Amino acid sequence: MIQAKLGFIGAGNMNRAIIDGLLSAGVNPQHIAVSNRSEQKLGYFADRGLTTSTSNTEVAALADVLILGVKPAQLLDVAQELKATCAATKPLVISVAAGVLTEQIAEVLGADTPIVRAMPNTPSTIGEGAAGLFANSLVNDGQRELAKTIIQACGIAVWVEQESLIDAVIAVAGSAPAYFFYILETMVDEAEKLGLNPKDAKALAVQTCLGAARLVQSTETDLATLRNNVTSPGGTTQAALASFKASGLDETLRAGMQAAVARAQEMAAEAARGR
Ligand SMILES: NC(=O)C1=CN([C@@H]2O[C@H](COP(=O)(O)OP(=O)(O)OC[C@H]3O[C@@H](n4cnc5c(N)ncnc54)[C@H](O)[C@@H]3O)[C@@H](O)[C@H]2O)C=CC1
Ligand SMILES: O=C(O)[C@@H]1CCC=N1
Repeated sequence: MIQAKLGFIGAGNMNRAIIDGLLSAGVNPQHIAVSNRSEQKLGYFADRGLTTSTSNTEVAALADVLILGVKPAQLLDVAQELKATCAATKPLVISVAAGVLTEQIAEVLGADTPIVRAMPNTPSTIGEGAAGLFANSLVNDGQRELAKTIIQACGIAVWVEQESLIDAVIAVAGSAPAYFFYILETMVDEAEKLGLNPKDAKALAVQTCLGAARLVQSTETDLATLRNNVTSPGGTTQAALASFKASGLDETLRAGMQAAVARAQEMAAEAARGR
């Protein structure tokens, strides 16, 4: 189990999902401290026995591992605020921010700072997260292991060896829960229009999503074969899939993922300009 002291900067959706995941995995709440600019979001964590503070430096001073979970536009300013504390305590820094490069963070915190970029997603909150990790060259083997252990406590994690691939992880995992929620919203809405009551419509759509994902995980059978197993020639599924294809669903999904990558690249430029 993780013995390092973890300091979370920012008590928003993503850091909360990671902390929930860690607590469910049995990490000692006394090993976790969290700061937020406003007091309001800290009560949830104080109630669970975590150390909380509105002072980022107070939390950073306690941390062997510092998890930066503020919005990208705030990240480099927060790093500046933490610079002196980090120079003294030399934590492993993990940033979960989309679009802010390790080099940009190191420019603020110092070129000798070990930095991991993690790109997790909110299902981390129930231990079902999917994350990508990238380490700069200052991160040693023990720190790589520790970073992976922290993120894996909330789901699966894979290393990428080029930082640009974190943007691909954003497209397929970080942002992707929202795609599935969006698809489910539409499916539930249409099922209601077709006459099912809202409760049954949601239960059927969500269980189908879960069942399909679990089926994929439980077998070596490839995705196309699993799809074909549902698709009787001349049947209903074929009609639905033909309609999806005719309206360009493949291209729509690809374009959405490319838009996420393009936005991540813009955000790095914005973070640089914002300083
Ligand atoms: N929400 C998601 O699904 C994912 C988010 N991320 C990344 O996580 C980071 C946080 O995103 P969310 O949690 O969605 O945002 P959020 O807005 O829910 O959380 C950010 C938190 O930081 C606090 N904050 C702002 N300025 C601060 C400061 N100077 N000092 C201390 N706290 C401050 C805010 O009060 C807020 O509670 C972003 O960089 C985002 O790119 C990464 C993967 C997935
Ligand atoms: O939308 C965003 O920018 C963040 C990064 C991945 C998920 N949420």
